[in-house]
Amino acid sequence: MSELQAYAQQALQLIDLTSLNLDDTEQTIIDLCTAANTDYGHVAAVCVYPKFVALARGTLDKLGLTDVKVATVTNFPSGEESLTTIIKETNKAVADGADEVDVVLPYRAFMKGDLEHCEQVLTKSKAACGDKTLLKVIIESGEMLDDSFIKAASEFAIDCGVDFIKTSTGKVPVNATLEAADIMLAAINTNNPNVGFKAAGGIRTANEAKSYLKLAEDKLGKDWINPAHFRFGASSLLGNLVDCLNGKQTASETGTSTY
Ligand SMILES: O=C[C@H](O)COP(=O)(O)O
Repeated sequence: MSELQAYAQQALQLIDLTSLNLDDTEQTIIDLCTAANTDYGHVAAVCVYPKFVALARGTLDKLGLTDVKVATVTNFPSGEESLTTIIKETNKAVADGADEVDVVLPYRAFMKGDLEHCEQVLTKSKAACGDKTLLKVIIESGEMLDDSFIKAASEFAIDCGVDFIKTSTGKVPVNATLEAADIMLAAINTNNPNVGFKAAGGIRTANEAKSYLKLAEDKLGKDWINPAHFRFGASSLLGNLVDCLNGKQTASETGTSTY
């Protein structure tokens, strides 16, 4: 196994295999759950809109994929739903069997200084998740006006007691970047290494995944990287990793490592 294949194997088990498209159907979600298992093992989770949580759980269980988690999203993607709507969505997702809820930080409100609203969203979402469902907070790093907001939002979310901080919705022009990941991983390292990190949006190749994994190794150590601490939110990374593991790819198809 090459070094890149070793990273591809590691990345595969860290994927939140995502389908968050407005035209998703029940069949899309069944196909997503089926794709969650590969010859090289299964992904960490599938990530779907709230209305598909129960279907995803039922489908994964029928396929014998009981260890694959179901993640969903709230306040997504704008970050501008009311607190009441966010908590209603969270309660329903938990009741339907969501293992993880990815809530969008009200990032525009955060940058305007409305920290009280942001705190309410995060702490009340965490309370609604209870002690069995993880709360992952999407900072939307690509929309932050400068890097200081990425650091501040990461630290704010960690202080609010969330389980993961996540870069992006995948729905804005700039999604996961190594620069944002570096700032967020540093915030985790300094403030609470029990908090996890999720790189999401635009990650499509084995070499890109390797770059994020090497960054996390450098910041928090190899042993820190496991599904409890590190995820890739991605809709089209899995196929590239499997091709890499099959030895089917040329160097250009595995992408360029930038770290
Ligand atoms: O949270 C995950 C993202 O929405 C996935 O983005 P992607 O479709 O660019 O992989």
